[in-house]
Amino acid sequence: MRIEQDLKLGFKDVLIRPKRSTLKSRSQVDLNRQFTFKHSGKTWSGVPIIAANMDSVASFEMAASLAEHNVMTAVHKHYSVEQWGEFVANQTADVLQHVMVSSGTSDADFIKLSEILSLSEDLTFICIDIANGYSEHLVDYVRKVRQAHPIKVISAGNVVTGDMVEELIIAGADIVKVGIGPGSVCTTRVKTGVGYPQLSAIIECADAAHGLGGQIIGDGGCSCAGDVAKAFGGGADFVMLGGMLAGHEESGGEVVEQDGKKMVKFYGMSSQSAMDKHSGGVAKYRAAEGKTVLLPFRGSVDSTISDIMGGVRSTCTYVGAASLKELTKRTTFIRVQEQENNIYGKE
Ligand SMILES: NC(=O)C1=CN([C@@H]2O[C@H](COP(=O)(O)OP(=O)(O)OC[C@H]3O[C@@H](n4cnc5c(N)ncnc54)[C@H](OP(=O)(O)O)[C@@H]3O)[C@@H](O)[C@H]2O)C=CC1
Ligand SMILES: Nc1nc2c(ncn2[C@@H]2O[C@H](COP(=O)(O)O)[C@@H](O)[C@H]2O)c(=O)[nH]1
Ligand SMILES: [K+]
Repeated sequence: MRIEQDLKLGFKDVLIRPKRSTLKSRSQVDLNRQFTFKHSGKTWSGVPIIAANMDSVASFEMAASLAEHNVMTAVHKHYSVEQWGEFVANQTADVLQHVMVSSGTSDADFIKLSEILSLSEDLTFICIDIANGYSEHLVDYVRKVRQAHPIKVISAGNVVTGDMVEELIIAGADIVKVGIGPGSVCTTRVKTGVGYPQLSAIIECADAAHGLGGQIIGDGGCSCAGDVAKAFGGGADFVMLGGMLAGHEESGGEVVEQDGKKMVKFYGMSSQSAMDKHSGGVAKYRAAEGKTVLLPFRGSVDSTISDIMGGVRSTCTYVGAASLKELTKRTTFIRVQEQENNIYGKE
C-alpha cells in the first residue's frame, strides 16, 4: 500500500481568477476550435462540447439539434445498424460531422461499428467507451480499430492518469476520454472506492496527451456552465456532458408523470435500468454502478446549450480570452472553500 500526498482537485475546489481584458462584449468570443488529429490526420472545427453516449442523452434527435450549434453528440451504442441507416439517409453531411459512433470492445461491437461506418464517409468519429479504460483489452481493441479504420478519428477511454493516456495514444487513439467516477448518475466511487477528482484528472491527462500531439475529452462531473469553463480552463480539448443535457425533448429519456408534473427518466449506462433494458438484467457477479433519477422535463435542448455556451463565452471575457483556444493559457485557478451563495436555493 502507498499513499500519494498531492492534493487532487475537483471543480468545486476552485474558481477562475479574473484578469484584465480588452474584449468589449461577450459576442466577440469565438467558441469554435479547430483540431487536426494525430493519427487520422483529419481536421475538424466546431464547438468542442459533446453529448455523452448515454441512451437518455445522446439520441439521433439530440445529434440533429446540437449540430445546429456546431456541438457534437456521441450517439449511444444501442441503435441498430438499420436505425443508423435511416438516420444517415436523412441527415446532411454537416450533421454527420458532428456525430461520434460509440462502440464497446467485443467482437460483435467491432463488426457493428464497421457496418455503421460503412454507411457514410461523413461519419468520421469513433467513441470507444468502457468503464475501466485500464484494461489491456481496451488497448488491443484500439489497435485493432486503428488498423481497420486508419482515417477515422478515434476517441478511447475512460482513464484518469497520464500513463494510460500515453498508452492509448500510442496504440492509435487520437483523443482520450478522461473521467472515472465523476458522473451525475455514477456510483462507481461508492461501489468501488475508485476514482480521481475530475479537474486534476483533466489537468494531468491534458498535459500527457498534448505532449504526444493528442487531445482529451473531460468526461463527466460538470453540473453547470461554470464547471464546463473550468474543464476547458484546465486543458480539456473537449468536454462531455450527460446530466446537463438530459431531461430534454431530444434526450430520448422515457417521459413519466409524477404528481401531475412531466418528468424524464435519466440513468447511468451501468445502472440497473440500463442493464435491464440492454443486457437482460444485472449479471450475478457484478453490481450496478449507476443510478436512475427523474428530472423535470426541460423542453428543447436549444436554450440549454445556448445558456452553456453563453456562460463559457462570459468566462472568456473575464480572463481576456478572445477565443476558447486561449482560455487555458489565461486561466489561473484559485483554491476556494466556498462557491456560490445558495441562500435562495440552487440555480
Ligand atoms: N466514466 C465512468 O466512471 C464510468 C462510465 N460507465 C459507463 O457505462 C457504460 C457501461 O458500463 P459497464 O456495463 O459497467 O461496463 P462496460 O460496458 O464498460 O464493460 C466493458 C467490458 O469490461 C469488462 N470489465 C472488467 N472490469 C470492469 C469494471 N471494473 N467495470 C466495468 N467493466 C469491466 C466487462 O466485463 P464484465 O462485465 O464481465 O466484468 C465488459 O466486458 C460504459 O461504457 C460507460 O459509458 C460505467 C461506469 C463508470
Ligand atoms: N460510473 C458510472 N458512470 C457513468 C454511468 N453512465 C454514464 N457514466 C459516465 O458519466 C458521464 C456523464 O457525466 P455527467 O456528470 O455529465 O452526467 C458519461 O459520459 C459516463 O462517462 C454509470 O452508470 N456509471
Ligand atoms: K460516456
